[in-house]
Amino acid sequence: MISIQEAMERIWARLPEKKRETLDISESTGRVLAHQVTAAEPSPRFTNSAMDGMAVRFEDLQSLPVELSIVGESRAGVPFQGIVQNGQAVRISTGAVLPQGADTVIPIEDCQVEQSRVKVLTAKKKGANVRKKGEEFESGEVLLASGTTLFPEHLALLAAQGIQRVEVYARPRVVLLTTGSEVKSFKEEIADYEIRDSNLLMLGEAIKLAGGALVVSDRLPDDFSLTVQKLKEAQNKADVIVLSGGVSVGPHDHVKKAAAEAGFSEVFWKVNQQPGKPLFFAASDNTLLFGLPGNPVSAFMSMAHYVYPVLRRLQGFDDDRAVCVARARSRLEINKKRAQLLRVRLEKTDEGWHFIPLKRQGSHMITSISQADGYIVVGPVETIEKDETRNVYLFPWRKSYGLC
Ligand SMILES: Nc1nc2c(c(=O)[nH]1)N[C@H]1C(S)=C(S)[C@@H](COP(=O)(O)OP(=O)(O)OC[C@H]3O[C@@H](n4cnc5c(N)ncnc54)[C@H](O)[C@@H]3O)O[C@H]1N2
Ligand code: MOO
Repeated sequence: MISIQEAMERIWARLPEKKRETLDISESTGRVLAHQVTAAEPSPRFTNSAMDGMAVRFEDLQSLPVELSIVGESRAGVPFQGIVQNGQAVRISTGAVLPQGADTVIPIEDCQVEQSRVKVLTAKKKGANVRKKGEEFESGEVLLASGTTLFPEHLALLAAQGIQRVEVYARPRVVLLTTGSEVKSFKEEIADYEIRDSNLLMLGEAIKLAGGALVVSDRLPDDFSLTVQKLKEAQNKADVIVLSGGVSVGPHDHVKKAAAEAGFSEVFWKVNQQPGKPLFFAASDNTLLFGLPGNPVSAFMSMAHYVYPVLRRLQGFDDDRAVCVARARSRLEINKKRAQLLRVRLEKTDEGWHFIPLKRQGSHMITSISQADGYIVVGPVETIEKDETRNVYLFPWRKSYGLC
């Protein structure tokens, strides 16, 4: 059986080239830019005023106060057409074009205006309150590096430059299928021997939170030929197929054989971990396939540790898992056959963050994830002393909820 590390490496080795798509910038928030953006224009685009006041020639202000005659106005959007001569001033608004001939702006607070004359009371220096064309950057300068995650502050820059479309990495299309003839919708009445499908909702939402485009989300009975047919169909629709259930050794566990029949080659089956031992990973020319174990906790942990990072990487997020360094609140002795993805709660004390393993860790016990904040990877045989630090992997979507 391969290790968690080996499984991860085999997955990375099978990742295809990232796909790209061109989007209107208003659709691109949170996406990763697939190319460098250079300035199409200088910024500012024209020399303009930083204040509401009077545009003047500094040489007229040698001895203050001085009186100048107001010969017009430069408004934002309506420039002054003439040339400012000695002894003249032009009313100007913030952002309006600095008129030809003027070189300095006097804020209105430093002026006394009487009809068409202005008395300038104080002045700092030549060029004061003027924003020069190109002072921020010239055209051709690099504004955004390839790989930048686009947030509102970046979109402002693109909009200001008149750049309307950008190329970003595409969201992977994901087909999700849960298997099992005993598995029924949670909306249905069920018999005593049936179970409600919690994986479909849980995995589907995790895929969406990862940024995946969930193109199919469906339930399949334990039926070999139907599974083959669905996998063949899925290959044309999906970059990634996620299945749950049917990867163990029971007579009705069809997923591995069906994947082979549908043209997938196995990359690995079984990882030395608990939960999630029978995790299955295969690939065809265009599609990756994860066969997650059906136990809800095993499916969840396989999603958190393997599928989620893959979906992120395909979108250009290289490793954005949230990790919190925390201390063991008490001594922990692990003595197992498999490495443990041990679910823990986090607690903040005066000495920082502590992790506390949940008492019940069974693969069928959903409270072991619903009551946890994340997990540590330990064992198979390992002792963690009280107050020793460990990396706690937060459940990937938890980072925005104030943990660590
Ligand atoms: N003889 C052996 N039996 C098992 C082994 C083994 O090595 N030898 N491994 C065990 C381990 S570990 C796991 S994990 C499970 C994984 O089995 P499958 O992936 O084949 O999953 P199923 O048998 O289909 O289901 C397991 C369990 O999970 C429930 N389940 C399934 N789908 C859903 C769903 N969509 N929502 C909620 N719960 C679901 C299902 O009813 C079962 O209780 O195999 C062990 N067996
Ligand atoms: O490995 Mo299974 O996922 O323990 O229950």
